[in-house]
Amino acid sequence: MTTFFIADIHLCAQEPAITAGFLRFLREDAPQAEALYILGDLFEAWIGDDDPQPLHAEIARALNTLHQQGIPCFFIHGNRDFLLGRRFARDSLMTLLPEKKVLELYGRRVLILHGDTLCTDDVGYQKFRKKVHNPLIQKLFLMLPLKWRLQIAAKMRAGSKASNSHKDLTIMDVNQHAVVQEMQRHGVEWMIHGHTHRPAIHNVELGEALGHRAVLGAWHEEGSVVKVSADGVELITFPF
Ligand SMILES: O=C(CCCCNC(=O)Nc1ccc(S(=O)(=O)N2CCN(c3cc(Cl)cc(C(F)(F)F)c3)CC2)cc1)NO
Ligand SMILES: [Mn+2]
Repeated sequence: MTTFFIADIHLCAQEPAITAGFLRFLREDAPQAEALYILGDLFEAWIGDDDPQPLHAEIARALNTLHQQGIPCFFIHGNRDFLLGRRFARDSLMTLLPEKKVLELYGRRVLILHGDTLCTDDVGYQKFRKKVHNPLIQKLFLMLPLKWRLQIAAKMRAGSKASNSHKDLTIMDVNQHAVVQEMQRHGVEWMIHGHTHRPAIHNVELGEALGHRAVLGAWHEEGSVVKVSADGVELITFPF
């Protein structure tokens, strides 16, 4: 039996090839898993479950079908789709998880999270994150007319593209101390996350023990999945 992990698919109407690749993955690959965990940034943007984009209904239907085939699907929010809510969860039959969770998989303790909270050197982003994760701010934002939310989102997406371009690339990677701290705090030997778009499996010095950190790749030109089974942990990339 095998558990699949994916992240950073960044689905949006402007990238139909990624949508097609993801739907094929759900149809042909995901049914082999005993469970599918989506570790954030499934969507490039999310301004509320009431956004009537056909893409959302299409993806919800495909995830719903996977669940009906007996493959439960779990979701952790990313820095893009952090507003994905109960209505989409109900339509897609996905179970929403907290921002980090320890799983016991085949005798292995694994900490799963999106990964943006590990980028502690990116002080500007952590400030932005704190603001938009404030429940009151979220409530107020979601009360705005959809039209206004679309305009704010368009501005912020343009802004976040610009602000990331000049940032020293090392800022956009995880802070090693934050990684070690989280793994020790939760007593895990494995960590799986996305967000940095730097797929790899790293060794992590945890004092006397050796841990491992698996980073998922973004779905730009190809798919990326971590497969965990009793035999071990594999990071696989595949053409859509
Ligand atoms: O991305 C990376 C690299 C790191 C990049 C970090 N930057 C990043 O994440 N930017 C970003 C994320 C989401 C969107 S958005 O369009 O989906 N959308 C915008 C408006 N949102 C909002 C919500 C609330 Cl509660 C309150 C407000 C308020 F108050 F500002 F109006 C706005 C909801 C979400 C746009 C940009 N790695 O993966
Ligand atoms: Mn991300």
